[in-house]
Amino acid sequence: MDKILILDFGSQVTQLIARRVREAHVYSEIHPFDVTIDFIRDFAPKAIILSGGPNSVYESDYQADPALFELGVPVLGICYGMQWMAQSLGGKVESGNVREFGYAEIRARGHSALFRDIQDKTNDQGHGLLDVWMSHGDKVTAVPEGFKVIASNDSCPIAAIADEDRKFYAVQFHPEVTHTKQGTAMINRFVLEIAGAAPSWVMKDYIETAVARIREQVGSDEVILGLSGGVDSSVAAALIHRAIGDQLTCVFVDHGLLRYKEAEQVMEMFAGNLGVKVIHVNAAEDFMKHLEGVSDPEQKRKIIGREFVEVFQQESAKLPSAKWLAQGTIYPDVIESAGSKTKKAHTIKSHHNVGGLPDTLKLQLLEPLRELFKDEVRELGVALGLPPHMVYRHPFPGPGLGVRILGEVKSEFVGLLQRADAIFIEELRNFGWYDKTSQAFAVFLPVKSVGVMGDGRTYDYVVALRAVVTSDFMTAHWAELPYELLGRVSNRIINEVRGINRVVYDVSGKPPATIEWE
Ligand SMILES: Nc1ncnc2c1ncn2[C@@H]1O[C@H](COP(=O)(O)OP(=O)(O)OP(=O)(O)O)[C@@H](O)[C@H]1O
Ligand SMILES: O=c1[nH]c(=O)c2[nH+]cn([C@@H]3O[C@H](COP(=O)(O)O)[C@@H](O)[C@H]3O)c2[nH]1
Ligand SMILES: NC(=O)CC[C@H](N)C(=O)O
Ligand SMILES: [Mg+2]
Repeated sequence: MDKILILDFGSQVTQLIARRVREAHVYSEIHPFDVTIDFIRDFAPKAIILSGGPNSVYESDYQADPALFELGVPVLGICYGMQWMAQSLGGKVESGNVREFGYAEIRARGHSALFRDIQDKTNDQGHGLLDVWMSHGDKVTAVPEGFKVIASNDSCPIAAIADEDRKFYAVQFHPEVTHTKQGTAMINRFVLEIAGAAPSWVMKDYIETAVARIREQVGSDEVILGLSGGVDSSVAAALIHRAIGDQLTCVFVDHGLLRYKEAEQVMEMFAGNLGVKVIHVNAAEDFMKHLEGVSDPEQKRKIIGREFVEVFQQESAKLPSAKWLAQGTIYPDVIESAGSKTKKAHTIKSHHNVGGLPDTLKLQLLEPLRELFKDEVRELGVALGLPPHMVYRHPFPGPGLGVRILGEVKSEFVGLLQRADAIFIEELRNFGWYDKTSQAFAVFLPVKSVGVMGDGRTYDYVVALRAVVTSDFMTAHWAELPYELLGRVSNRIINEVRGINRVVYDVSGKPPATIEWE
């Protein structure tokens, strides 16, 4: 089987590279940039891909072993990976005076194998133009010997380079994110054609492999699974249930930070659909008590994570042979918490199920979805026979309204937000927009502003509406909701939810913002 080696310099989107390679039906593994050259030789990669990363090559100790360029293996450098390649082979990298984050249009030049016949449009002179996603502050200012420039634009004259004899390619933009429209085509080109890897690795064997792995891991132990009613834990439950049947017990925690009527709905849905044991624990009082007086987002996340585990431990103590805690952790949870194996990335926020886990956890973790992205999890859910309305729900974060009430969480705020959020979601459905957005919700802002209602003065809180479109939740666009829908939601919230007199719409993309506000 042909294998691709991805060396991780700490990019937030390294897993997306693996995913694109997986989509080309080629097996890949991600390893830290500082593995030894012997490791690389033994791995026997068909090609090597160098990821992006947060550092600057000219002042960082994030340096791989340049001996990898002597192995006769094709190499593709992305962003930091390009900068490291250029610097290591005798080129120059400098801090740019413009930082580029977001869309850019580049012109492909010189008929390289990487871009041949791949373009979004052509300019007057017949040159191919590509819409790409950039996220960098440094740039290559001199190309190494043997290399030529294969793409450029005004702000980044050296946007891609190649030494085609040695099959070394490097791009300043990110072909692995969906915003680079031809990114998949470029990665396919590099992996399948330039490196010549055979497309023989198929996802349809995934369930069998996963089931076998779970059986082997768990043996005859019992497993407790944190079930939220969301997509990931439901799919994890179905998968684990298929593997070990009655050895699985699900625990649904009501922490008092759920959406309007959510607890009832989740219990109802599971009674009807999964055929697995579900225990409903009401822990609202404990969660709220521990959150009192706390306003720092990371601290809130850690507390919520700890309380979750507290509940799971209590419940597992009631089962004689429970040794495992299963969770629907998926890849984006891991990378944003920098809980990945390589620990080279920056922490953006601690997802409650990753960074929030305390060291005192007595159960072993079982996370069969840890390497998958949301849409892959959904595909798996469908293959496992879960109903579409469950598989295509919007995600809801484990810490729930706890990270949608900015600052300190108070019960009064929870009530206001639940009602505003329910109105927003109801109208989204009425207007046929629920399925056109990937995630939508209301955020409670603990600031007051002045309004006038019925000729009287009001001095009340603000709610922000957030709706995004994304396929993998790593990058996202704000949804271009119709004004009529926004107007209707705003009217209803201000009229129906006493205590809120202003509604705003969030028009920030990810990056630079994140989807949740905390
Ligand atoms: N209320 C809850 N009770 C029990 N476990 C929970 C709860 N909320 C979250 N979890 C656990 O934390 C994991 C991560 O939560 P997350 O919201 O990312 O996934 P999900 O709820 O399964 O799916 P979705 O992303 O669609 O909401 C869940 O898979 C689940 O194991
Ligand atoms: O289970 C979860 N526990 C968490 O702590 C958490 N934080 C964010 N999210 C969800 O992850 C996706 C990306 O969110 P961000 O852009 O805000 O990081 C979005 O879908 C968020 O709702 C979480 N899910
Ligand atoms: N995304 C990246 O890999 C960025 C590389 C480097 N830190 C820069 O700013 O240019
Ligand atoms: Mg959830």
